[in-house]
Amino acid sequence: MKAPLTRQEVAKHASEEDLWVIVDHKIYDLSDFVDAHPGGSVVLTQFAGQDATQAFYNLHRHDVLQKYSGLCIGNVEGEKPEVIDPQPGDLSQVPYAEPLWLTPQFTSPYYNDSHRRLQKAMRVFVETHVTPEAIEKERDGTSISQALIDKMADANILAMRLGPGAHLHNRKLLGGVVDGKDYDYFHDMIVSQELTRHNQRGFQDGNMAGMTISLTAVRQWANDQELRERVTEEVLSGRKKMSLAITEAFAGSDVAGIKTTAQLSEDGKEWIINGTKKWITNGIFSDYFVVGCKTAKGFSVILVPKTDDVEVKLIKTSYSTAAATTYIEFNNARAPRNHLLGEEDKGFVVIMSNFNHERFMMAAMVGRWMRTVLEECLKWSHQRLVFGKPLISQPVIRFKLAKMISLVEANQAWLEQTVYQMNHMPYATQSTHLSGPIGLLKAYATRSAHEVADEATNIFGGRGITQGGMGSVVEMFHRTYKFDAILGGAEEVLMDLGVRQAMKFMPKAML
Ligand code: HEM
Repeated sequence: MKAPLTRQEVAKHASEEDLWVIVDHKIYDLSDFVDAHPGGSVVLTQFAGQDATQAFYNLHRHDVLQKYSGLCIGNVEGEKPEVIDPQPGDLSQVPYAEPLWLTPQFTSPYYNDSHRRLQKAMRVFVETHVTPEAIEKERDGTSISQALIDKMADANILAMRLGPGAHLHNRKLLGGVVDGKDYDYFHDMIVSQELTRHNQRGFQDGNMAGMTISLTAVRQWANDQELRERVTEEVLSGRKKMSLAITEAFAGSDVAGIKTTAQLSEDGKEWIINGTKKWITNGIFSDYFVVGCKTAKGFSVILVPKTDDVEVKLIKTSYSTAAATTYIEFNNARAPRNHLLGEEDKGFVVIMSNFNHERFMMAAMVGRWMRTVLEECLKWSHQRLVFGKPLISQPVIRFKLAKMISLVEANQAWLEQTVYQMNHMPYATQSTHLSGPIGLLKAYATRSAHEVADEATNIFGGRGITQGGMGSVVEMFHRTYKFDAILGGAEEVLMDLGVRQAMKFMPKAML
């Protein structure tokens, strides 16, 4: 770094070979960067030796400056940078970019110090360890690294993602910021929301999403305690991976229509599984599959280990193959008899009870994604100049932002109200009283996402449909929000479920 230089000094470096610019009171030597600049050399030469702050922020995200901080050679004499340089763990100061409970001017009855400690620790962890890999994997489409899985296992992030329970007792959560016994559904919500902040939708699912919806079934429904504890230990330590294999080419939300069969072998010692499964998140690298099968008189759920009789193929969907979405063929695959989860022919309840937590996590994640998109729109509409004025000076843009803010805050408020109920209702009662509201909440979140994606893309214009650069978060959201509208139960199915659940509690003599 050079000692502070005057603007007159900077102005002397005004050629393509010797090119300095000022951005936010800092001086950048772009002489060696000109040819590598994605926007080309011409635009840079036009600003050589000058203050390019306004032009820069009209076209770039601030994090470009963080990424290229090595080009910065010093500050302008007597001036101080004005733009905030976010550091890992920082809360955003953009209005509505954080939920109210993380905004200093507001209070909330729901959160205590351990929630705040966990939020802070999760944010630092995600920004330091998860985001860099998420960006890389989303781009190259390969699966999550064992190194990151190990880090998450060590910090007990894998364990926390199953939600509260005995599996957390005696574990040090993120270096001890929360006692495992105190971990509740607000902690759970925080983990989900912070983990989604890398904004890489395919990787988000590639990051052990399969485990979060399948190990829960083993924990709750395994009849053999030794099996339950062994599989829990293998998976939460990161040594083994697993996924939930219910949907098929033949049946999606209509679980009852699946065609994969499970029959007991002649000696009665093993299940023999035949059939296919489609859209199985993380299937490609799974060691275990929680499989929905047709059995003699109904539907059963079985934990099937990966063997040579289980063939897996990657499916290309509209997000990155980093999600490891898989087509699976079970060709006389075998699982020991004690791998049955729940009761034979009564597997429907196993699947249904497992859905609540999955849908709750999805509503939390979509809510957080929408908030990030809103933050991007607020930043962009302040920095982008159109017709000589910032975009935000257009009433039509403020109208769009108002709609987005309302949707984001309504979702978070409903989510928190639901989480409070989850904390105060026994798990068994939750299926009766909360599966309907949670289904409606998830459907509302994704309908809101539809609106937010639409408005945000229009605000960003061409950048909203361009991968990478300024509009990358909005482009990714617009391209991928539908995953949440379909996975874990399609919107129509969940809306219907919500109303049918309410119908059960309609008093008879109400008219
Ligand atoms: C520190 C100085 C600069 C750095 C490190 C830098 C870096 C970048 C990067 C990484 C991109 C790719 C898109 C993105 O990630 O946003 C880009 C695009 C671009 N840059 Fe720069 N840039 C700098 C200064 C400037 C200046 C002063 C101008 C002058 C107008 C400029 C004009 C452009 C243009 C026109 C694009 C293409 C944007 C688009 O298609 O949306 N850049 N720049």
